[in-house]
Amino acid sequence: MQLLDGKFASEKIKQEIAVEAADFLAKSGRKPHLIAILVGNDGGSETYVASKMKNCEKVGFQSSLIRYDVSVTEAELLQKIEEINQDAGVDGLIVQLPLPKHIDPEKVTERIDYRKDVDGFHPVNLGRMMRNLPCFIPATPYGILLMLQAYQIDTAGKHCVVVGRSNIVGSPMSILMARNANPGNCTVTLTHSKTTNLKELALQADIIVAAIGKKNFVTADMVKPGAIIIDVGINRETSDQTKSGYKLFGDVDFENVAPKSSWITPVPGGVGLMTIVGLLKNTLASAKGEIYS
Ligand SMILES: Nc1nc(=O)c2c([nH]1)NC[C@@H]1CN(c3ccc(C(=O)N[C@@H](CCC(=O)O)C(=O)O)cc3)C=[N+]21
Repeated sequence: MQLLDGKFASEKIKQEIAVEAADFLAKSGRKPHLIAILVGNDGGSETYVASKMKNCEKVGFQSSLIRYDVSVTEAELLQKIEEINQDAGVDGLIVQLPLPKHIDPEKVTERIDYRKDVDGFHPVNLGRMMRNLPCFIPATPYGILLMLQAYQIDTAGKHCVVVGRSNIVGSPMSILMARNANPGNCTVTLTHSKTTNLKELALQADIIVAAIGKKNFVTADMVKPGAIIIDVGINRETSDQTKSGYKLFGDVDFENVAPKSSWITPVPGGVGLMTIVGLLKNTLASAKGEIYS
């Protein structure tokens, strides 16, 4: 078993991003600029957004956090998005999910200018991704691709079983792994809550991407010896034993699965850290006009 170390891979890529950001500043006189909108005060969202902002500073980006109370109306939020869309000094705009129930996430996602949609959630970016055209790839799947690249894992011809079909991870991941690209060129099986023979399918996987949001969902009896395990889960449990007051668990029973695997991502310290790198890479590409000019 070898660790796919998100700390190591993310730090290495962030150094490269910092060099490019400095170069961009020297040439253009400004820093790449990311704006995050956070509604309410969900514990997880607070942590992730704070980390995104902190990492922007680290690589030499400008970052702004716009906070709204949970009572903000959908109209107010959409108005703010319109305003940011018009601002030529902003390269990326993300609205942290989940949103309160009275706000339609589909409306919010579609209102963000696809040229600033560094989360890669807008239908234009998803459509372009399906056609293998330049686009913003959703940050978590992008981070996973960067992780596979960092460890030079050859995915061509492998059977990849994705567990979970969410808009932000499972669905785009299945498309990316099947694309004629590197990483990619996998035979992909997308499984979800209605899949009847999940264990049987998982046992045939050379690569498992677990993104179902259930602690210890992938157990050792579901894993073929030598499989590559990508754990996207971030299940929080309150705990008095930790400084932060919570402990993170993936979707994989790491202790028992790790010895059977060839490569495995830990939680924390795996995919989550790469997600932030995916976001930074998209923001830099946006600033440089590499995707849309
Ligand atoms: N519009 C939007 N874009 C997102 O990209 C987005 C989102 N909404 N909503 C929630 C998910 C989740 N997500 C993570 C980001 C960083 C870590 C991360 O840094 N994790 C650390 C630990 C963090 C901790 O201690 O809680 C790790 O795994 O080592 C995890 C998860 C981004 N998401």
